[in-house]
Amino acid sequence: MASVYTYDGSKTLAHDLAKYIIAQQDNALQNGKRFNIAVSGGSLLKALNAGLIQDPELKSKVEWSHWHVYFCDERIVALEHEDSNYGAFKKQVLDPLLEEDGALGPTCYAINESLVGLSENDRIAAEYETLLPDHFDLILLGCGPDGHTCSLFPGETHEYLLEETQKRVAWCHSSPKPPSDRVTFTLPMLESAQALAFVAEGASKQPILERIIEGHDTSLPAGLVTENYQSAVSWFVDEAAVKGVSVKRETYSSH
Ligand SMILES: O=C(O)[C@H](O)[C@@H](O)[C@H](O)[C@H](O)COP(=O)(O)O
Repeated sequence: MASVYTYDGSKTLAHDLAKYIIAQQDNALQNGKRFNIAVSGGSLLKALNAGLIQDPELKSKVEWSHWHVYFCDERIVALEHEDSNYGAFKKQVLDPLLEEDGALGPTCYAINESLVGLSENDRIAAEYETLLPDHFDLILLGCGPDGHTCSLFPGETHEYLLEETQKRVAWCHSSPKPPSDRVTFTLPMLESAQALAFVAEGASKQPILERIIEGHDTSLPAGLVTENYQSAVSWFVDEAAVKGVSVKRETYSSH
């Protein structure tokens, strides 16, 4: 069964999420020198800022110089563009880290920006795949109100992404959420991760979380990931996102 950790507010959620991330980091660094982590875009990045950068109890426990950071999905835009997930990560994590005395930052892996705008989207995905490690210690996921995760969207148009068995990164075209062209991790990439954690906050996520957590709905990509890889999956959610959903209320700290 996937674990569902539930919080009253963003601050406590971000604190426990950071504790969970640091536990995965420490596990990885016991066995080697790298912590391979992939992040999504969206509201998750604010939680990373609050938990890993601002939290006075936890910030000194993050060994940034051993982190290798990849992007679960990326919009095919310039890295400076406001839609870039790398750009959003830079704003929420890399730039604030520069303000910290003596902090050494992580190594980040962005898409090849020189191919953006050249109709070379398959090549961008293929090149990104060559950068990936064999497996991830942790993949941090979001969940859209339509049940998408990474840029794996529900519905017929994007079935080809869920059916992919060879490529670990694929080009997602005609995305229902702009921008239209993206690259995304595929299911084989997600499957190989040691741990997968979803973060979802706010009342707008409630109907979809009801379908995923209570209804075990595998027609939704986030539901499929939750059901297929359940022993690796944790959800960090706030009360508003699971209001009325039948789920045992527990927190990561008390687990
Ligand atoms: O680039 C993207 O589009 C994101 O990676 C996306 O998959 C995100 O994680 C979800 O849409 C949830 O986003 P929110 O948490 O902002 O709702």
